[in-house]
Amino acid sequence: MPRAGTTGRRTLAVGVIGPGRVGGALLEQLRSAQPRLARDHALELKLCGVVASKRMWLDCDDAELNGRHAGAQIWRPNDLDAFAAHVRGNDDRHALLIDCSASEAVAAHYPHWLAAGLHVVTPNKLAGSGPLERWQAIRAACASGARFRYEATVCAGLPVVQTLRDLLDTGDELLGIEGMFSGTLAWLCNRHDGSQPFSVLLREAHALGYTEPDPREDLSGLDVARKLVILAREAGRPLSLEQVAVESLVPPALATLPVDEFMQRLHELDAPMAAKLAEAQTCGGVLRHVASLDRHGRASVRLEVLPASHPFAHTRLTDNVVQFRTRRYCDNPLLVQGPGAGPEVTAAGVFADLLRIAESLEPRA
Ligand SMILES: NC(=O)C1=CN([C@@H]2O[C@H](COP(=O)(O)OP(=O)(O)OC[C@H]3O[C@@H](n4cnc5c(N)ncnc54)[C@H](O)[C@@H]3O)[C@@H](O)[C@H]2O)C=CC1
Ligand SMILES: N[C@@H](CC=O)C(=O)O
Repeated sequence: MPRAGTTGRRTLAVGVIGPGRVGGALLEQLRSAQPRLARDHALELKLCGVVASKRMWLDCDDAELNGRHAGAQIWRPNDLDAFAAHVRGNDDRHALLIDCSASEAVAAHYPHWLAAGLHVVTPNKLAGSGPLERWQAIRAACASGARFRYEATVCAGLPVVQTLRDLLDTGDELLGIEGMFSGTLAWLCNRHDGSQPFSVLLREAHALGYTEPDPREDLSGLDVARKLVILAREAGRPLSLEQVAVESLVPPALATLPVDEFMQRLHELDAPMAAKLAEAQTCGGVLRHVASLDRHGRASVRLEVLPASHPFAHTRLTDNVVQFRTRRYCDNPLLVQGPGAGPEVTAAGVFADLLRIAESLEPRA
């Protein structure tokens, strides 16, 4: 970010959609950074509203109440169009929406928000990995000058999308990507040693905010498949979710239950996961959730038994690993590694996207 004094003062109106685990952590990070950004970087972040699945709060509602604590606020029913219009404002101000939901209904709004000049930042993977026509409509809508950034959709706060972008923009050629893209599965594989049932660990991963709102999206491989699609499209390959070969860890009997019921029947995962662990231990290996995308666009996601000497065997906690093999990095791939899930690191990835957009804005009150 430029220091104050090197550029004029910029104001960015911000609306946060989805004040859940990631959105809640982001709101805290934004609030605590506001004074520093204003003082050191001449950037006024103006939080104009928050919308959850059923209700929303707008800063115009009651100045006196809004001046007090977060608890003393007026809420009205969720209305995404009204919310976006409020954040956009009537004047020519810079405005940005942050979608921290996992909602398809929210992602469906991106094309017209962007076309209307609203910047959009999100960790929600549904736009990047959803229907290709919508993805293309989103890219086309950025002709308005609005920016769309989604770094945290792949490996949370790790710089994965930007690294790929930089490789390609500097003329490198992507030959393949391999790695571990699920923080939840990484953490579960690291912790599942037979001393506790798998279901107990999965509950803990959920409580820590590592899993998707519905943990079956992690266990089924769908969440990682979405990340592969996002990276493939970033590299200009028109991959769709149906083209990713995915091995699911969700037993068919649990696949279509409502989430609450699934959470009550987690113990049914214990026996199959114990069997997989035993298989790995028998051959002195470890279980790791591995994904790959080759140069022809073939993509796969599966749980593998890897030898204890394999580099992926030495990761810790929620560590993700992304290996980019490119024309320049062909003998020894370029590696991005580190924590790949959790509200705080994800929120920081989203916040960094906001700052990248803010630093490109021309001064406007
Ligand atoms: N937890 C993590 O480590 C990571 C999460 N993400 C993504 O971040 C997003 C949020 O994840 P969590 O915070 O864990 O989920 P969460 O379930 O805790 O929060 C989701 C929020 O979205 C809100 N919401 C749902 N539908 C909405 C709608 N139609 N309009 C407005 N708000 C709506 C809910 O009320 C809730 O506040 C997901 O898309 C997830 O894939 C991405 C990277 C890492
Ligand atoms: N549930 C996801 C969160 C980040 O995308 C994961 O575990 O990787």
